[in-house]
Amino acid sequence: MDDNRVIAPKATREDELAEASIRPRRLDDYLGQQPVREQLKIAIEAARARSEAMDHVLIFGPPGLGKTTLSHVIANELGVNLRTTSGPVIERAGDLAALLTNLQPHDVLFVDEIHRLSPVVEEVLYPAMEDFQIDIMIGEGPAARSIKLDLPPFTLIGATTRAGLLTAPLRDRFGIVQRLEFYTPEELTRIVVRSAGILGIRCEPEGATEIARRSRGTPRIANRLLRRVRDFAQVRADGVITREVADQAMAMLKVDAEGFDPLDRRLLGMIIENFGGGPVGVESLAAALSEERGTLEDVVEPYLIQQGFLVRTARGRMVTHKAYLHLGLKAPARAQPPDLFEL
Ligand SMILES: Nc1ncnc2c1ncn2[C@@H]1O[C@H](COP(=O)(O)OP(=O)(O)OP(=O)(O)O)[C@@H](O)[C@H]1O
Ligand SMILES: [Mg+2]
Repeated sequence: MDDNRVIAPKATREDELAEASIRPRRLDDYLGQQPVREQLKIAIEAARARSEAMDHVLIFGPPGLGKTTLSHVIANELGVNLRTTSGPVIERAGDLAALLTNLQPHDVLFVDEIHRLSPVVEEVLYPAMEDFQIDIMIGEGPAARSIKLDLPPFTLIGATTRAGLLTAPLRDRFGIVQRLEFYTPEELTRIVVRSAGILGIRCEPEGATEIARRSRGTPRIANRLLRRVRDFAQVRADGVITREVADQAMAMLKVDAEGFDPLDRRLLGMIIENFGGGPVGVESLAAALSEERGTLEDVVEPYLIQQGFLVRTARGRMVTHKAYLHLGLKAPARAQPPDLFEL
């Protein structure tokens, strides 16, 4: 995928540097996601009051919605250390054992992309999560023996973009499962205002709203657009982000009124022009767009579906009436999908 896509939800190196100062550290600064925050607040307070490790937490949701941020916030609120790793990084059972035996009591171990753990490593994780114990093999051949090690009680926080990719036994071992939803424009406006405040950017409320509306429900994109619009305001205007300045900057960045970029429009246009509006299988679509299937499924589709421009039917993807209208095309009578059930 084009890594310069201004609304790509995946983090770029520039995002990571820029986000360091604006990433919320307390639950009160973690805006939106009200139900998730309320449940976690209770779990955190209860664990603290009992002086226990908090239950294991699984967080899932599309890229850029705040999974990593939330794990930092949880560790902070619990007043414990956070150790970070990710599924593909833990290659051998021994790597995981080393991580686990080095934890302090009640620490948080954050495993990003937890759906990418190897099966062997996953097996070791089960008793670790359930009984705070691991079995490890010492030696090789006939002399090999297994020993049991006690672990300090800890909290595992797993993050994944799609819960469907997790094995059932792993999923069952999380006491708390939280799904992050796309943010509303109002929530994103608050996030933009907060970030602008921290970064010393002059941004009028209408400017913040305009950025928020076009951020695909995603805080990472909102923060990135804020930085791009700031550049534009500095060079082309007097440095203040007004609604007009935001609007002009978005036009330059080719982000339209719905927050769609050329790839979104190409996807919708492709289904309409080459596949008669659908249904079309995701593999054919990926091939036609020269994109990876995973990118379409994880990054592009979720927002188009949530906004009602695209639907998943048993026979493939279909565009809706809204997609035709958005692209300035006349919708055929059968543009509404006959069967709306999800795959
Ligand atoms: N609830 C929130 N309130 C304010 N800012 C947020 C919130 N959630 C996320 N952000 C901002 O968005 C940025 C991206 O969030 P984060 O890195 O946690 O996403 P992620 O879900 O882990 O993404 P990925 O799937 O790519 O790992 C953060 O650096 C933070 O500044
Ligand atoms: Mg992350």
